[in-house]
Amino acid sequence: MLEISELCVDVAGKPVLSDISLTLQPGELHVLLGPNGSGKSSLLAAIMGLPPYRVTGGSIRVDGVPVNDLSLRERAALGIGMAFQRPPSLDGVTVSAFAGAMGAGATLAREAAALDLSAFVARDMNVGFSGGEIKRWEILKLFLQDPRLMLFDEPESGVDLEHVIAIGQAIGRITRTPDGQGRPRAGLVITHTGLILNHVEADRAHILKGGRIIHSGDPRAIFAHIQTHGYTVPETA
Ligand SMILES: Nc1ncnc2c1ncn2[C@@H]1O[C@H](COP(=O)(O)OP(=O)(O)OP(=O)(O)O)[C@@H](O)[C@H]1O
Repeated sequence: MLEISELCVDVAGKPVLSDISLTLQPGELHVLLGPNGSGKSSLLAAIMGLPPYRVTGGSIRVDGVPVNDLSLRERAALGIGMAFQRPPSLDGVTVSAFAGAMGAGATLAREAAALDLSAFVARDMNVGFSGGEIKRWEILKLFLQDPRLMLFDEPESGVDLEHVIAIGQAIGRITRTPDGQGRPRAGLVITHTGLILNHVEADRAHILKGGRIIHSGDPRAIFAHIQTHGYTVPETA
């Protein structure tokens, strides 16, 4: 579904990603781990096509379609969607009006309940929401878009432990459920705490360091390794 090959990305005139190659098969969920500033968010932004990230080499393909030259809008139309770390507030736009405009009323009712957000649907988007509520709503908003390729930027950061469970289960469920046209989805999740790995079956993890993928493998084994050895390549690799 997603094929990234030898990707290099610049921001503000300096390289932030070098020689990134990564493949997500349909139905798969991968996690990205790495120290602050290693390029995780930049990678998601480059896939989504957000400025000011500039691809200087390599390719990103979704279902074989090269997306390097596509606009943000064209990538969204292709089915790429992202749950942002710090989304804006939208005064005057209620959650239910937003869902209605997207023709996603049924998804809203189901997923709002799963994410404990049913009481929020009449409120303006993100206005006065707590940090954890914003993160949960951001995930719900992504689901309303019915994306095929879902990019999650630290979905559990600032979220209490009970709701991390709800978020993990929701991400797992939606990833394994076909989209509105019956096509399989896939997801890429940035996590620092690794908590989400307790509640979602991830297929593969990648350690990003200094803008490069230094190691890929089993998510639980890699996270256990990081907890004792930091962001290094396991000796057995
Ligand atoms: N818009 C920008 N302008 C200038 N530098 C940027 C910009 N975006 C990212 N960078 C730089 O690129 C590098 C990678 O940043 P990025 O946000 O991708 O890291 P990250 O791995 O997601 O970090 P964190 O774990 O702290 O969220 C950092 O050195 C950052 O300062």
